[in-house]
Parts: sequence; C-alpha cells; structure tokens
Amino acid sequence: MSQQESNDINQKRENSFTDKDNSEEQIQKKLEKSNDSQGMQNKKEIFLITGNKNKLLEFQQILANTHLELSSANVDLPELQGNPEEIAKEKAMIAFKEAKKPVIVEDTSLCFNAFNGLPGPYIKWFLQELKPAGLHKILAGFEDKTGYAQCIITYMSEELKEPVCFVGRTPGTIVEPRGPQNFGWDPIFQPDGYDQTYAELPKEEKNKISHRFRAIDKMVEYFRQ
Ligand SMILES: O=c1nc[nH]c2c1ncn2[C@H]1C[C@H](O)[C@@H](COP(=O)(O)OP(=O)(O)OP(=O)(O)O)O1
Ligand SMILES: [Mg+2]
Repeated sequence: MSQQESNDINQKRENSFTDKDNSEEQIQKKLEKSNDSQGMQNKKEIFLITGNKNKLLEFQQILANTHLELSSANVDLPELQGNPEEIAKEKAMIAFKEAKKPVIVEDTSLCFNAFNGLPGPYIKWFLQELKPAGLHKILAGFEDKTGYAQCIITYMSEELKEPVCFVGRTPGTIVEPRGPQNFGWDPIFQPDGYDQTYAELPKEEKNKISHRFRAIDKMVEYFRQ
C-alpha cells in the first residue's frame, strides 16, 4: 500500500469516527448499552458492529436457533478500498479498536462475472447512485448476466494475531428489479435454482441459501470448537 493510500484510509477512519452522531462518546454509549444485554450463561456471545438494520435482522433470524447469542452496536464503519478480504480485515481491526472487546463485522459484495467481480465491495456506491434498476441496466451491453453475492464475516479478538474471515457465496443472475425494494439490491438478484429474486423470496427462504447464511454457518462451526 502506498503512503498516499494509507493516509487516505486513516483520513477516512478519522472522518467516520468524528462525525457528529458518531463521536467517541456516542460510540462508547452505544457499546456500553450493548454490554447490558449480556446474560445467557451457556450461550456464547458474539458482538456485531454494523450500521445496516437489515443485515442485523438477518443475523438475528439466522442465529435464532444456534448456540450463539448476538448483541450489536450501530456504528458507521468506513467504506474501505482493496480486495474484499483486505477490506473485511481492515474493517474488523477498526471495529475492534473501537469496541475494545471481541467483535465481528460483515462486508457484502455483489459481483458481476462480466465485470470480473466488480462492483464487488463498491456495490454500496453503485446502488446508491444507480438504484437497482440502473444496476441491472449497466449489464445491457454484456451477454453474461451472471454473478454472485458474497458475504465476508470477520472476527477479531485480543487472542488472535490477525482477523479470521468466514466467506459465504451464493451464485445467481442479475435481473430486472422484482419484489419489495426494502433491502439493497435484493430485487435484482435471482439465486441459481430459483425463479424468484431475493426480494420476492420469503425471508426464511432467502435465509436458507443466502451468502449471509453461508458465511454465518461457517462462523457457527468455528465457535463450536
Ligand atoms: O443481503 C443483501 N441484500 C441486498 N443488499 C444488501 C445485502 N447485504 C448488503 N446489502 C447492501 C447494503 C450496502 O448497500 C451494500 C453492502 O455494503 P456494506 O458495507 O457491506 O454494508 P453497509 O455499509 O450497509 O453496513 P455495514 O455498516 O455493516 O458496513 O450492499
Ligand atoms: Mg459498510
């Protein structure tokens, strides 16, 4: 990484944690609040930091019948650059520094095969500007409409030398938007083997095959040992 790049990351980091509603004090409050809800004795607690309510909801649903007890804090983490795994590890280090206790973070990519994996981790900005319909349209000049959704959950704690990643991937096709528009690019992603988009599928169905489910499944295995 060049000096300029690392300066940029540091700058972004500072910005993201000095925002008005993201001051050190505010973050500390959020973290303390999450500590209040610890309790279950024979369940292992994991602590997720995310600014995305829909992600959190899916985590809660998917973890409902496991030995893991989820607590969370809503903190905006910086959108970093690099390959998905580098981003995921860097994000976990930043979250761990803030939380001062073991944390997990999650980073989701939507990858188009015709674009060799892009927009990938930059999907958030593409979605924000193009909306689901525009995202589908940018593939108009390409025959290959296939792609995959990828979730990387990253765990960091004081016992680890470096963050541990759990990667979940679901292959599918990018289609014209169908279904409710309440979660990101769900309306344009049709998983392989289904004739409904993520948005059209009942939540229980999405949660059985999603990129997020597959990453969570690996994480659950890791914490069983
Ligand atoms: O299952 C999903 N179905 C549809 N859309 C999704 C999904 N999962 C994430 N998304 C969207 C949210 C964001 O526009 C981008 C990922 O960016 P990403 O940085 O991972 O999420 P985020 O910034 O909203 O939350 P966080 O604070 O955990 O980083 O794709
Ligand atoms: Mg993010």
